[in-house]
Amino acid sequence: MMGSGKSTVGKILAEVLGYSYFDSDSLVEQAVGMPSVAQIFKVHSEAFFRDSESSVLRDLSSMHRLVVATGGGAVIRPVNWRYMKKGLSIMLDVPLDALAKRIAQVGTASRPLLDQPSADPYTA
Ligand SMILES: Nc1ncnc2c1ncn2[C@@H]1O[C@H](COP(=O)(O)OP(=O)(O)OP(=O)(O)O)[C@@H](O)[C@H]1O
Ligand SMILES: O=C(O)C1=C[C@@H](O)[C@@H](O)[C@H](O)C1
Repeated sequence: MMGSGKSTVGKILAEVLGYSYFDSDSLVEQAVGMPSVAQIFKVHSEAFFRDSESSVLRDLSSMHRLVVATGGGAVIRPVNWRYMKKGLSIMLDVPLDALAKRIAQVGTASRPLLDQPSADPYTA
């Protein structure tokens, strides 16, 4: 879920376990050669982003002793579950109103799925 604390909690968990930490959105940005998920969605498409995300998750799934903060939308593709099930998956269950407050604090410009007039109740 977007803004649920995957990066914050993932880094702490990796540190405590002595594991490596990876953020799959950052790895997709590196693989595509673009600075943000928002730009990848805009210049290419969500489907293009999801293809690259699946490829990143497939590569990560063959590694050991790592914590991965996935993109909030990684769960929508069944193939990604195959990769995530190679390890333990943790869902951060944050109440929607708390998520809305966190996202509103930084705005939706960097969030392509929320940065649309009809789907932007958080900053209204
Ligand atoms: N347990 C928590 N309690 C309160 N605030 C938190 C908690 N975890 C994270 N936050 C705050 O929520 C915001 C989003 O956190 P974070 O960037 O870790 O989420 P994310 O799930 O990685 O987000 P993204 O959807 O951008 O990948 C940050 O401002 C962070 O400081
Ligand atoms: O910030 C966003 O709007 C998004 C970023 C990625 O994590 C994606 O996985 C998510 O679906 C959308």
